Amino acid sequence: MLDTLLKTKDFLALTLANPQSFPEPFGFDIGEHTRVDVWDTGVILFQPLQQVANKDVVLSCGVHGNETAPIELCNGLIRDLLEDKIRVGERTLFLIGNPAAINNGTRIVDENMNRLFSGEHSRGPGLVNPERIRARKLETYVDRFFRAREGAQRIHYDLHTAIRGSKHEKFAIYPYRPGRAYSAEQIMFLKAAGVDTVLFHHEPTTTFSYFSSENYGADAFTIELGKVYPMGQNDMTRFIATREMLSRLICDRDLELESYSPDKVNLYQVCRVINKQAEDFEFTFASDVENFTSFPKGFVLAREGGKDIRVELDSEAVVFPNAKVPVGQRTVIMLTAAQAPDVR
Ligand SMILES: O=C(O)CCC(=O)N[C@@H](CCC(=O)O)C(=O)O
Ligand SMILES: [Zn+2]
Repeated sequence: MLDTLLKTKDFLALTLANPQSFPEPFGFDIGEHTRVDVWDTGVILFQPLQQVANKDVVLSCGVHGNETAPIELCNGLIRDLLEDKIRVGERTLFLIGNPAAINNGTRIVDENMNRLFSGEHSRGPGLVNPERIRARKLETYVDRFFRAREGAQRIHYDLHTAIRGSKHEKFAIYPYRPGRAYSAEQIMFLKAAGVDTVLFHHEPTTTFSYFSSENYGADAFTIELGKVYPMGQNDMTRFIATREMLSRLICDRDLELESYSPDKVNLYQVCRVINKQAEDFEFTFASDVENFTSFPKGFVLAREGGKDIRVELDSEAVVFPNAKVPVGQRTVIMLTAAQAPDVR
């Protein structure tokens, strides 16, 4: 494995050739400046050997197997690090979430991995499928990474792409964090990375970003970088700003962020999440309606069990509408324009 990685510098290919696990961890140095440790399939840690700056950064991708742009983006950064084109200044952990689903070209194999964090993998039927087992492993890797030192700023960007087109192409979900102010610096970092829209979640979830936010005090986000396309069919020019800012971050280069002002970004508050209660759940609007499309009060959004589900506030926008989820899971997130949240 070590020889293959040193020769090809293609960590994604090595991961996809061994989707369940690697036989054993391995590591090596790049020159005298970087330690590389491969903990498992899809799990690679870069640490500066000399001056370590003050941020511990997790970049995850491929939690959903068909969301390929972030996978290509991360593999490109990993390749540049392995080829010594760029050097980490911060401890940086890359996670390729669901290699089996990536091989399959599908969002999930058995179960949506991004509903299985914060211990959800072991509830109900328990560790009965590879996604549950992998979610538990990913939690242990994040735990090992963040707990290795105290005092650093912890950051986790969980990179995704959305099933439909969006009125705001790139957007981030800020997990619910009661008692902790939202970070102006993070919002402006996202803006510089081309992610100009932020949704503030209103309740705990079992997503990967909420896990890191809640358990490690991380500045964690789910980040949607555009629309889903098959591997190799992404227009990577659309990710230049994102790639540049992630590279600056992990290399400890100057971020040159603008000062925060709410009018420089689009801010939305999650007002409710509509979960599926019955198999016959269906939306009334067309399947090509974009994320962030607004509907007026009273509009019938969906029907289920003979009942109408209506817009409740003056105007609500939809994000991630998906009727084809298991009963009990989220069909859509409803948004209102955010009321100046506590951003510091
Ligand atoms: O486009 C869609 O319908 C889903 C895109 C996606 O995978 N989004 C994440 C958001 C996670 C969060 O709410 O933080 C997901 O559904 O897991
Ligand atoms: Zn996703």
